[in-house]
Amino acid sequence: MLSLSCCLVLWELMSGFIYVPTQFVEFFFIKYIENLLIGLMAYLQKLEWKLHRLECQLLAKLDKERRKSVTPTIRMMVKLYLRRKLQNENVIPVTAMDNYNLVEALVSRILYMSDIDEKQLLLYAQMANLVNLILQLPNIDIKEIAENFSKFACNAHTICDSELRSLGTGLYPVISIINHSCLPNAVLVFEGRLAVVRAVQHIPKDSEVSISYVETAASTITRQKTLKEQYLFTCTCVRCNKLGQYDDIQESAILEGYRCRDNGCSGFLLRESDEKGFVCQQCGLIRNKEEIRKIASDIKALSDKALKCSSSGNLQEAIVLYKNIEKLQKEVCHPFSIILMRTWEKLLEILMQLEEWKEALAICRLTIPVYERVYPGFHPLLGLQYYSCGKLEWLEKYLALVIDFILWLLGETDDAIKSFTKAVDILRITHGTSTPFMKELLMKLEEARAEASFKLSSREDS
Ligand SMILES: C[S@@+](CC[C@H](N)C(=O)[O-])C[C@H]1O[C@@H](n2cnc3c(N)ncnc32)[C@H](O)[C@@H]1O
Repeated sequence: MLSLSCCLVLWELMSGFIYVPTQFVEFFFIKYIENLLIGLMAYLQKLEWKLHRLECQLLAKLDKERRKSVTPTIRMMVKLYLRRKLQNENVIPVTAMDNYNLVEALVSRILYMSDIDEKQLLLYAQMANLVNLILQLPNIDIKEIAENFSKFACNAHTICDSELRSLGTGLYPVISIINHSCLPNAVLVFEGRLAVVRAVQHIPKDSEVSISYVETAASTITRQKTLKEQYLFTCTCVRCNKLGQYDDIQESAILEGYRCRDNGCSGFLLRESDEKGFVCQQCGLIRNKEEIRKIASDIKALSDKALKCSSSGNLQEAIVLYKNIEKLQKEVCHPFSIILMRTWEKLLEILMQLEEWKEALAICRLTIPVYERVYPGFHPLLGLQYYSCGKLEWLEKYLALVIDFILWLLGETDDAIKSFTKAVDILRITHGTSTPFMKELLMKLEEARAEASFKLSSREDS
């Protein structure tokens, strides 16, 4: 039986890597195991190097124009076939985790031919031809390569750092056996290239382990649309089973719909049957459809401009535009809307880049109640947002220290301690406690606590 309290690692995998739970190893064996691991890592690095060298030699043979078409997905496929070749030649060992048979067993999109469009099939065929041209292996099956591309589409995972920023894509065939749920009982995180699945709630014996393939902060219709397009299935999880029921309609309207005209009312709106407007389900006020359409189109125009500004590095202008978007969205979106939440995220990102810490903290604090609502329980994104808030509060303390000594005495430290503690409570479950990222967070919490007790004792002394 799996229990939450021990922060379970269900699988730790990386092709060719071995996970050793050192806590179970007697002390006098640790050094021996360490040496063994260092030797094994060096050996695996040597094998990886052979693979990498072969890949580079083949890519170097391509003409300049063709090399431009070599996307990360194509390189992933080239690596897969080179790995199989080296394994067939006994240069790289075949293991239970690193084995082409696992790829053969993966679900393929081509199996659902009727659901996949012609253009997509043509693209897979073109990509397969390029892989064939790079590899120049005898007896290669181009149809098989095309099918493997379709397998990548529904089985590859985005590799992220500890703060869930995307680093690249990887194929982890054993992790790929895990099905999706919009209310998952586990999370997938990465420690470097190591994929780790951790339980986020008690998982009874014999029940299925699930992760989420998509952003869970979305209405049922949006989640189902993404899953259908990318993974070609209709989700029937407990959350999706509520589709069309009153609480699902309410939830979707709050997340992606409009707010009541009366600022004091927290009701959500539904479209009237005669299409004249939207009716507040709490107070009955009607909101004109044209008024909403006008604001939505203004937001769209501003968003296009803001995106251009931020991608061209004009951050000051982008801030002004995002603040205007926020103002308009507050007029039409529900306070718990994820659309407004995305604007705050964007503002936070840019303010951090501009080192506008005070404003960044104010925005980060605004996001917390929405995050708590849309990422309930042990969700890594909620933990990370508490962590960001804590870091900004911690920084705020130093700024206050410079500006005003009295403020330091009053202390921002307590807020930072609260935020760090909340972050630890969640992230120790989703990220474990042994990574450098978590060690840094735990150290920050310790430092903040030590400072708070020092301040308390100095106050008592004076
Ligand atoms: C990464 S694979 C998951 C493992 C797969 N079920 C298998 O047997 O190998 C992803 C594919 O599994 C299927 N799948 C995953 N979660 C599902 C779910 N909740 N309901 C139905 N099919 C699901 C879909 O076909 C999806 O494209």
